[in-house]
Amino acid sequence: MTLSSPVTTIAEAGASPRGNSTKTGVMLVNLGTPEGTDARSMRRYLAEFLSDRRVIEWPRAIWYPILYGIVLNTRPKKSGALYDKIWNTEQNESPLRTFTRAQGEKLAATLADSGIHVDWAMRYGTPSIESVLENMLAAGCERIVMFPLYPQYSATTTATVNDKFFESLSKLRLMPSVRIVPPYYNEPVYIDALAHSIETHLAALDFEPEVVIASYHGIPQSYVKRGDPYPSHCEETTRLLRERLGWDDKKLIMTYQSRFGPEQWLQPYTDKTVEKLARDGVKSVAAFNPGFVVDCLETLEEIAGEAADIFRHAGGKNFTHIPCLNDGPDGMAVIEQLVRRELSGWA
Ligand SMILES: C=CC1=C(C)c2cc3[nH]c(cc4nc(cc5[nH]c(cc1n2)c(C)c5CCC(=O)O)C(CCC(=O)O)=C4C)c(C)c3C=C
Ligand SMILES: [Fe+2]
Ligand SMILES: [Fe+2]
Repeated sequence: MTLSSPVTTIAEAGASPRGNSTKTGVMLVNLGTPEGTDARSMRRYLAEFLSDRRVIEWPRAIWYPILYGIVLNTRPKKSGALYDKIWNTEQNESPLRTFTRAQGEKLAATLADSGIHVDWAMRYGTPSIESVLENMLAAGCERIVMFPLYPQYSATTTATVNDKFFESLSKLRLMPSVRIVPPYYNEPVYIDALAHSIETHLAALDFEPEVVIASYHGIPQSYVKRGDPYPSHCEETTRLLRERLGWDDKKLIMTYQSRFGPEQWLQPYTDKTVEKLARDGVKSVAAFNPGFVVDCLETLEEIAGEAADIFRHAGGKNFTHIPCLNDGPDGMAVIEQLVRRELSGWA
């Protein structure tokens, strides 16, 4: 069975007719990651990612010559060297894939008694959303909960996952019923999980950070002007965290990282901020990444590695990175609660 055929039906994929035995699937979806750190794998990954109109909104006539003429000839080698620093050599894959798989396996074990089929997919690269949907249909799923694993909504992330999911569904004659887990930037279970992970991490340190930085992935300011609500979601997550931790806006600050290209991105930038903090005499800081559901290049290399180096070179002393929620108990509690809510009445 292949989804490319418009006549594909769930019955062809082996599903039972609708009835009491209706089977439900849960698909966790994360961004995607390269298959290897070699220039070829990096190029393939970046080409798919950076061809997405939701990610780069420039007219194709302007963007494609830059992408194929410059970016894909220079960035693969540079990014591959960065991925090399954080690669999971034991399983020969990136941390993003390792953690996302672990989340999928743990959720599958938790929901096994309800007979729910759980799997995970990537927006770019593999396993593709289409291939995982295909497996779910073949397993007889007539109802699917799809979970874009981004706490804060952005058209550059959440919307493009939804686009791909519905593009795959559009090839089916008989579609399953679907539900999408909404953004969860203000959900108490998520705020509690972040607060608990911060408190636990800080309690184990032999120094007390004077400033704690919530660093979110940035997006271009022009996308926000055109209506992307992403920064307001980030601001609300930070506000709720301050409230929950009893910290003011001097103790818990927020920044944006990972800018790409010549445009102005959301500010303040993380790298400039840690440098300024150190120059202003701050000796100890902690940083965490509330917008990343798992640790990845942008948290392990850019923050735990690069930002820590910038801070120390500018005169700072202690820099600690608080890991993402990953597949730890707090992280799994967030995923499980949001999935169970969406399953309500279905399972
Ligand atoms: C215009 C380019 C980009 C936008 C907009 C963007 C938004 C965005 N991205 C994430 C999460 C992740 N991004 C990651 C890597 C990454 N991001 C971009 C570009 C944009 N991201 C690039 C080119 C890369 C690849 C690495 C590099 O070459 O620098 C990752 C890490 C993936 C991994 O394998 O570890 C994540 C996660 C969010 C949340 C977001 C908007 C809110
Ligand atoms: Fe990104
Ligand atoms: Fe980066």
